[in-house]
Amino acid sequence: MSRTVIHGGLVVTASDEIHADVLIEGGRIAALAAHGTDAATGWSADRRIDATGMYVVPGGVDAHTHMEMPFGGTYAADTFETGTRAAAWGGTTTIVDFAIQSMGHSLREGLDTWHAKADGNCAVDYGFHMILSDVNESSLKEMNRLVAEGVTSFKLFMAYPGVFYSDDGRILRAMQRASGNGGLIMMHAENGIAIDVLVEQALAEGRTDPRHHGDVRKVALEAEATHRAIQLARVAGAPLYVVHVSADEAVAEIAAARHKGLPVFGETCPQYLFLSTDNLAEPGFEGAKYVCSTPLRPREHQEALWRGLRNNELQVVSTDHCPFCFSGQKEMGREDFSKIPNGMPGVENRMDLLHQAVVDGHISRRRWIEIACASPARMFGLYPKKGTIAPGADADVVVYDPGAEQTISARTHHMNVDYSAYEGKRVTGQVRTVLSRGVPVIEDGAYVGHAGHGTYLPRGTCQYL
Ligand SMILES: NC(=O)NCCC(=O)O
Ligand SMILES: [Zn+2]
Ligand SMILES: [Zn+2]
Repeated sequence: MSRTVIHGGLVVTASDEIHADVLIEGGRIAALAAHGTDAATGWSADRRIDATGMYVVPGGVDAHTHMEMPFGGTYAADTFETGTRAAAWGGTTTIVDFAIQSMGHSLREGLDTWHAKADGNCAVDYGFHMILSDVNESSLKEMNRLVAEGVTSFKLFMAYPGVFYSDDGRILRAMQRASGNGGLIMMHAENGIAIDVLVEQALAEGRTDPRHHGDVRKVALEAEATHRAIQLARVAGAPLYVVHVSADEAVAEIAAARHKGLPVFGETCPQYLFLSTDNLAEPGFEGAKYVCSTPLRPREHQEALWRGLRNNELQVVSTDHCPFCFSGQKEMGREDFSKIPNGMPGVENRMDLLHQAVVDGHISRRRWIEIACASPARMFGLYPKKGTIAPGADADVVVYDPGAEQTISARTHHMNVDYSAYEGKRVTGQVRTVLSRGVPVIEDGAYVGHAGHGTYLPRGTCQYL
């Protein structure tokens, strides 16, 4: 059994910061011991990694990605191969992507299709949520079978009428099913019916450029849908996880529900924390790069999101990584913002941006690891296998240089997309070494992993319930 020792670093988890060496045996964390103690100095190893001056942190868990997602007549540009490789470059060693049920098809067909896309192609480990597009008697029954086999979370959409949209009756039925089988409903909370009216009116008035994507997807329509989703979940007795929360009023809805003791959870994404409607309004057609839903908001919303993350009103930061190239894909909406494929790249940037949030004083070091690693792992039934550094956990470990300076750029990133949403942003901190189950994936500034190393993760149920 191969043995690796990471020595000299500061081990940071969601709960602790300890100056300790880490022993890895056969892909798992075997032990931690304080630097210089007999225990640590006595460890023999095949590989020694010097982490002096570095943080030793759990591999990131990105619980919201869309590799190869079909959207608006095209596909997200990262495959499972390119997207998981980019994830590894950014210190993320687990993704949970979304298998999609197509209208008129079973959940099983959707799941099989996504397994075929991912199987043998991933650089790091992966699991699946299931998108429910067609809630009916048979898909409701299938939910039980999926939970039993490790697909324990189901995304529903209050947005995108005619595509993924479910009405309140279907949402309620799915929630009732989840309340009985341990599943977690993930909600895209925007009032899509009302938004489509505003889209039609904007286009009729000649308001066709990207910034109008933000105008029509009103804060009130995110807050209203968030409120409605919470009430439906309450009636069903089901837990609820609201994805990609962007608006202060939506955070307030989640906070109020949690204050009442309801099992309601919230996720936000780096784009809402670092970008704003100013980006959507960039000259020419540049704003298309920032079209995603929920949309970017005026900068004033960011403080509510940071506060929500500090106060545990929001528990998780995921990327909603759904990249479309500017050239040929975002350009599909040059004459009509509603034809711009929705989504932004980010799987490679999340750990660094959140470390920058530590540097900027928004969150503590431990909260960084909590919202990026431990909490998503707990939320989606992967803890303590993933999301921490503790004996028995998978040895998904990142050696992180907290003092390194880097500039985010499409010229140097590894995502399969022709722009960066954070082009030119200077951040402090950089991944040095990444191990996935004890195997080096990133080492000395090079990718040393391979497609097919990443294995499928059947998941347990939400560990916050
Ligand atoms: N978020 C986004 O704009 N695209 C991906 C699909 C979704 O999460 O709604
Ligand atoms: Zn969504
Ligand atoms: Zn998404």
